[in-house]
Amino acid sequence: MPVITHQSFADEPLPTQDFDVIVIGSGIGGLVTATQLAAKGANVLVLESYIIPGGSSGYFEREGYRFDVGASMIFGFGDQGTTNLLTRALEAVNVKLETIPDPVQINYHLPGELQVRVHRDYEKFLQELGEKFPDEREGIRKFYDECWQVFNCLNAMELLSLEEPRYLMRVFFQNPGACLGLVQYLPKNVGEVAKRHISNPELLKFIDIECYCWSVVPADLTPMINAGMVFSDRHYGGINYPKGGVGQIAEKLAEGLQKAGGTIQYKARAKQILIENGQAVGVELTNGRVYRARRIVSNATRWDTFGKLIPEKMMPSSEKKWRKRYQKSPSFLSLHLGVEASVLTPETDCHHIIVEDWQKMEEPEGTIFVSIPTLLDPDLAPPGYHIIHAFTPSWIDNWEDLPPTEYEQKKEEAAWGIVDRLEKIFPGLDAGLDYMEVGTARSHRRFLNRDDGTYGPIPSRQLRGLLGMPFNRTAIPGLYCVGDSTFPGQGLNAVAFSGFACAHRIAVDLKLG
Ligand SMILES: NC(=O)c1ccc[n+]([C@@H]2O[C@H](COP(=O)([O-])OP(=O)(O)OC[C@H]3O[C@@H](n4cnc5c(N)ncnc54)[C@H](O)[C@@H]3O)[C@@H](O)[C@H]2O)c1
Ligand SMILES: CC(C)=CCC/C(C)=C/C=C/C(C)=C/C=C/C(C)=C/C=C/C=C(C)/C=C/C=C(C)/C=C/C=C(\C)CCC=C(C)C
Repeated sequence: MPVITHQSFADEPLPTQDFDVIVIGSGIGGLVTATQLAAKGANVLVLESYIIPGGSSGYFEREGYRFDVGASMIFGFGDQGTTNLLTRALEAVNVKLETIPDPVQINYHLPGELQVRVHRDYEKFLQELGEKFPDEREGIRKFYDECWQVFNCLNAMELLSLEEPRYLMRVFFQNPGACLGLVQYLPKNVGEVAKRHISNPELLKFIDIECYCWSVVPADLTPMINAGMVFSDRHYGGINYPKGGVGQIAEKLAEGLQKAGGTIQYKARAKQILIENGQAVGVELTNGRVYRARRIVSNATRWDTFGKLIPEKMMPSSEKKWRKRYQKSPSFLSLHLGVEASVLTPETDCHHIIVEDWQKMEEPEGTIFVSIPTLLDPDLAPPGYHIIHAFTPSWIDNWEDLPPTEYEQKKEEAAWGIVDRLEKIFPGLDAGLDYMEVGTARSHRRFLNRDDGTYGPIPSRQLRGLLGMPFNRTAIPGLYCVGDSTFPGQGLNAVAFSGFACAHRIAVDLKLG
């Protein structure tokens, strides 16, 4: 009998092939589902195709640098209220992470020399924005205060599965005002609320980029509930960076999962979800091994779940309808740079957004996102160096079907184009470059297993807020989805919510304590 640890690789057999729950994928959505269920006593197996946990929230190391794969601006790490879902997810399995507060969420560099810093301090932010748009001071306050109304409703209640009627009744009786407040905002988008308070077109463009930089769509398409979370939590719990890098969140959750008796297998790529008599009953890996469970959860995107893990011909009609309402957002072109510390002044902010032309904001490479995590945690780079992660939206079509040399050349050209544009904000960047690794939509597809390398679903037309986003149950009995293809969408705190909700629904279905 081999020695069994709760962390293994796909070629090592497990003592049992039967579990309560199998979770495909160890993104934050998958890990929160798994840890919540393990903490309730379920026998959980997580199957991850990569060698470490985290997915988009993973990391990689090169020449003394530890780079975050994606996520770096982290919400949900506050220490009060109910919306601090990352803090809560870690606590549930008795693990802890040190976090470092970020005093400024974003430093925006916008057309017409407009520069705005979103301070952690709400009043300071309103003051700064008001100075740029003095005639709109009142509208600015009214708009952001309305976002707080949404946040306060969420932050007043326990956040669990909206597919569980007894929970809904309970929260309604405990907090009818907050529930009715949320019901009112569920079908709304940010654009209509912003236009009620604000008329200056440039300021409305600012609200567009405030939305676009996390939802990848402008205000008219961004759900108001999500904006309530993002525009308020940054001042309430604040943006906090995990010491040791974003990858620590997944590492700690995986550790907590094992402590709670769960199992995680790496290099375990699910090939198909097994369906018997119309019900999901197990998972077959690419190495042929089969595991069975009472419930199956997919943390892969909906496009990877329905069409790959479940054959196209078995796709439920509800999924077909969903695909008409939502489309894949672009992927990113990512530059992971190591630079000499002298390139940055000590007072540089950690996160920057650069838009040079409003007309191009939504175009490929139109907006540049910059994250410099070593300003908060210097240990991520060798002494005397910083990490700059710069990324910009980019579609897979631009990178498909290129022979290797052409692909490499195109990557180089695109990367140097971004470095040139960054020079205006960080002069001396080119000369101070020590290391550069470039990832394209193809890299995101390959390493994150995300169809076309997509960042997540975006509405294909103006929808009624969050009403069209599916919850965790699917039309196939026994199969659930979790992660950014489910309510409420992209974002670590959002997928953590999806994980809490998914685990809650399954725990009720399995009658776990
Ligand atoms: N805050 C930020 O700065 C930022 C930046 C980028 C991404 N993000 C967020 O990260 C979130 C992603 O979280 P998530 O939980 O939805 O998913 P994820 O994509 O991070 O994780 C999915 C995991 O499933 C694994 N997987 C997929 N198919 C598999 C298969 N067939 N077999 C085995 N494993 C498989 C992948 O390897 C990956 O680890 C998104 O919401 C995104 O918004 C945030
Ligand atoms: C009973 C009755 C009558 C009723 C009922 C009602 C109710 C209860 C309702 C409820 C609802 C709920 C719960 C909801 C929830 C929600 C949530 C949780 C949400 C969340 C959200 C979050 C989010 C969206 C987040 C996001 C974030 C992101 C995405 C981020 C990103 C970032 C990036 C990309 C980066 C940037 C930048 C730079 C770097 C510069």
